[in-house]
Amino acid sequence: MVSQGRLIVITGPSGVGKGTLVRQLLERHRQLHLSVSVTTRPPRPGEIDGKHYYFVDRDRFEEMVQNGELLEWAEFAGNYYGTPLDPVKKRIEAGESVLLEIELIGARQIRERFPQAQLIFIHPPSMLELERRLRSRAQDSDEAIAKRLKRAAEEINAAKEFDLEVVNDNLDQAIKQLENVLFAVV
Ligand SMILES: Nc1nc2c(ncn2[C@@H]2O[C@H](COP(=O)(O)OP(=O)(O)O)[C@@H](O)[C@H]2O)c(=O)[nH]1
Ligand SMILES: Nc1ncnc2c1ncn2[C@@H]1O[C@H](COP(=O)(O)OP(=O)(O)O)[C@@H](O)[C@H]1O
Repeated sequence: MVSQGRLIVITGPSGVGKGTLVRQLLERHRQLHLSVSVTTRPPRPGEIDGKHYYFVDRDRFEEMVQNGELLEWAEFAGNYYGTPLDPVKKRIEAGESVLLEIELIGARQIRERFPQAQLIFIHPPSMLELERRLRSRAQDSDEAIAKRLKRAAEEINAAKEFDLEVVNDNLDQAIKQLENVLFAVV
């Protein structure tokens, strides 16, 4: 029998650098697989359906929830986001490791459904730097940025629920910290 793969959850405020960290981890560690989420958020310029997200309308999303097609889901800043169950299940059963880059409510659902998952919270060096990163990305409206900053404070308050907390100040150091935990010799 193949032993079960690992489920690794990366959570943290929008703009903290989760996507940046995850991209680097995936490039450096081919054995990690990123789960592609479903969302009702409209695509940003350059985002590709099936690669960055599966973009669906609210009816289709609600149908997926009803049918039990999602491992977890949540509403964030006015849109739905969720993790398709099937691909994650198949990889874990095949002994492969899967990364989820999701927000707090979803992370809590994973903890309930899959207690052996490793939950990691990424902190910004400060709220001011978080706002600077959100604005410098220049992808969201002022209204979307304001919603993300409000939610950021709530997420940071829950960081103690996670197995590991990492501050993404210097990018290379943050990656090293993540690698130390994910690939520690056991
Ligand atoms: N619960 C849950 N959250 C998700 C999922 N996919 C993405 N998210 C989170 O939704 C939030 C908003 O994502 P997005 O609109 O891409 O904005 P960004 O994080 O600012 O780039 C982020 O905190 C993501 O981690 C998912 O499948 N489930
Ligand atoms: N350690 C870091 N130092 C400075 N800027 C960073 C760092 N990590 C990420 N960024 C920048 O911050 C912005 C938000 O990063 P992103 O990965 O999109 O965040 P998230 O996926 O958490 O929303 C991007 O412009 C990215 O280049």
